Amino acid sequence: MPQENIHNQSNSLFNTSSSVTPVKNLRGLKSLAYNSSNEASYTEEMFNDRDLAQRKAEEAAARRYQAAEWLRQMDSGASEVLPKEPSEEEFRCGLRNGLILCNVLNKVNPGAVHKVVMNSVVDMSSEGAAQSAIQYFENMRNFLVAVGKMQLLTFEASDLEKGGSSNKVVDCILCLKGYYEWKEAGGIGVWKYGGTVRITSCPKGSPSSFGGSDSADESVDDSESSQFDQLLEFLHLSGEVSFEESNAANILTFLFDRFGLGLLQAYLMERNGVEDFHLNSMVIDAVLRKVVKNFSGLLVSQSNQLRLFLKKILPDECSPLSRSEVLETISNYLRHRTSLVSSDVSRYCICGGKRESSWHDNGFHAGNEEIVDVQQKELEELKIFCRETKLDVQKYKSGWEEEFRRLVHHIKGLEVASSSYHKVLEENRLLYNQVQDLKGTIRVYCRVRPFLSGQSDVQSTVDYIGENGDIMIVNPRKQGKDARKIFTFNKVFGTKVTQQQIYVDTQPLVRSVLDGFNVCIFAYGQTGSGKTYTMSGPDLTTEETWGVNYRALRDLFSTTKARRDMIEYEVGVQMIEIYNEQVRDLLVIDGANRRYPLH
Ligand SMILES: Nc1ncnc2c1ncn2[C@@H]1O[C@H](COP(=O)(O)OP(=O)(O)OP(=O)(O)O)[C@@H](O)[C@H]1O
Repeated sequence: MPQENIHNQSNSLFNTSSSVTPVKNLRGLKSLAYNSSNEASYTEEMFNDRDLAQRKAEEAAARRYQAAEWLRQMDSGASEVLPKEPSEEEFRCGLRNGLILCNVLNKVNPGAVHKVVMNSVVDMSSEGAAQSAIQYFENMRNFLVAVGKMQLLTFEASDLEKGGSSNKVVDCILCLKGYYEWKEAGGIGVWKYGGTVRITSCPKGSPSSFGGSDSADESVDDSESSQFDQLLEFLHLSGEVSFEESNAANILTFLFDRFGLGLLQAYLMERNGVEDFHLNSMVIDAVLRKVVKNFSGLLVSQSNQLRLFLKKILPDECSPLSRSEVLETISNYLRHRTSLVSSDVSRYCICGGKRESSWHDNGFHAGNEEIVDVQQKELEELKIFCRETKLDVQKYKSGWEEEFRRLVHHIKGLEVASSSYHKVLEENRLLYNQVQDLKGTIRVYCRVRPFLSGQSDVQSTVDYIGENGDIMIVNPRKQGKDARKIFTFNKVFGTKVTQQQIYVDTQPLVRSVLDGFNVCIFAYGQTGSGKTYTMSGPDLTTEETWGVNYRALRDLFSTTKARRDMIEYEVGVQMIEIYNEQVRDLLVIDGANRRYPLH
C-alpha cells in the first residue's frame, strides 16, 4: 500500500494535515484499526511505520519551529535566545528559565504571571547555573500554575530537562498561540484545541471562561481498552482544531441554542394572556434542563448508531477488512454525514425550525418541488400582471399628459381673454363716465307735485311741460306776455311720473361713484313741494314707492357685491341737517353735540 494513501486517509479522518503524532500513539491507533495477523501485511506495515515515524519526526520539528517563531514574534528576548529553527536541545535550553514563557503568557493574558524573575542571559558557569536554576524554578512554576488556571494544555517541568518530552512543551505553546489568536479575533463562540481544551466566550465582554473536558470524555468507561485511551490521546495531540470541526461545533451550538430558545418561545406563547406571568430564572433553568435532557438523549441514540456502524466495519473472521478499507469506509461515511448535516442545517435555517418534523419525511423533496412549481407559476402570473399594470399605467399617464396639455392651453386662452376683458372693462368704464360727463356734470331736474287732497279746486300754475325740459308757468295776476314764463331744465317730470321713472336718470351716477367719481344728488324746494317724497318715498315697506336714496343704496350694494372678486369697497353713511344756517349730525345720539364740526 503506498504511504501517501495512508497519510491521506488519516487526514480525511481527523483533518490534521499539520499535526504531529507520537509514534507510540500511532501504533495504538494502528492496533485498534488493524487487528489481523496477516504476515505479508505486517511486513508491509513495519516498513510503513518506519517511514511514518520519520515523517512524524519531521512534522514534530515543523511544529517546534512554528512554536519558536511565534515566541520570537511575541517576545523580543526570545528572538535573541531562540534560533528560527531550534533543535530540541536549543529549544529546551532557551525556554528552561521560564522567562520567555512568562513574558509571552503575560502578553496573551496580561497579569497572568504576577512576578517574573528577570535574567534572560543563559550563563553556563556554575554560579550562573545555580541562579538560572532558581529562575527556572520560580518562573516555570508561575507559568505552569497560570496556564493550568487558564485550563490550557500544560506540561511537566521535567519536560524541559534533558530527555524530557519537548512535544508537550510545543503543544502547550501552540495551544497558547491558538488561544491568543482566537482571543485577538474577538473570542467569539467556542474555541477548542485537541480533545480536551474547550473555551467558550462569555457575554457582556467578561473574560473568557475556561471549560473543562468535553462531556464525551466523562463518558469514557474505565473498562475500555488501553487502545481506546491511546486513541483519545491521539485525538488530544492531533493538533489545532480544523476549520470544518469548528464549523460543526458552531452548527451544534446553533442547533442547541435554537432548540432551547424555540422551547422557551413556545412556552411563553402558551402563557400569552396570563397577566401575572413573569419570566424568572426558575423557568429558564427548567427550560434549559429540558433542552439538555433532550440533547443528551439525542447524543446517546446517535452514539448507539455510531457504535453499530463501527461494529459493522470491524474486521471479522469471515470478511476481514484491511486498514485502508476501514479508513476508506470511515471517510465515505463522514463525507456522507457531512453532506447530510450541511443540507439539513441549511434547510433548518431557511425554515426557521418550523418544519423540523418534516426533514426526515421522504416526501419532503417531492412536496418541496411541487411548492416551488406552484410558486414559479404564481411568479409568472405576477410578472404578466405586473407588465399589464405597467402598460395601463403608461396609457393613463399619456392620457393625463394629453389632458394636462389641453388644460394648460385652455388656461392660457383664459388668461388672454381675462386680460382682454379687463382692458375692455376699463375702456367701458372710461366711456361710460365720459357719457355721464357729457350729459353734464351739473344736472337739474324739475318734478311737479300733484295737488294734495283738498287742493283740487285750485288752478295750476303749470301751463305746459315740454319734451326737451321746458316748463311754462302762468301767473294769473299778470296779463299778456308777462303772464307766462318758460323755464328750462335737464328734464321736467309731470305729476304722473312714478318713483322708478324719476330714478332712471340718477341711476348711472351710482355706477360712476363706484368707478371713483364724486357724485352729489340733492333735492331743493319750498316746504311741502315734495323733496322728502322724491328722495325717500312715502312708504318704505313697499319697494315700488322707494325714493332715490333707497334705490341708490340698493344699486350701490348690489354692484359692490358683483365686483367683490376684483375690488373691495368700503361704504359709509352720514346724515346731516342744515337748518337755520346750522349743520347738525343726525346720527349722533347726544343731542347737545349734534353740531357738525366744520373746519
Ligand atoms: N309727487 C307726489 N305725488 C303725490 N303726493 C306728493 C308728491 N310730492 C309730494 N306729495 C305730498 O305732498 C306733501 C308734502 O310733501 P313733502 O313732505 O315731501 O314736502 P317737503 O318738500 O319735504 O316739505 P318740507 O320741506 O316741509 O319737509 C306730502 O303729503 C306728500 O305726500
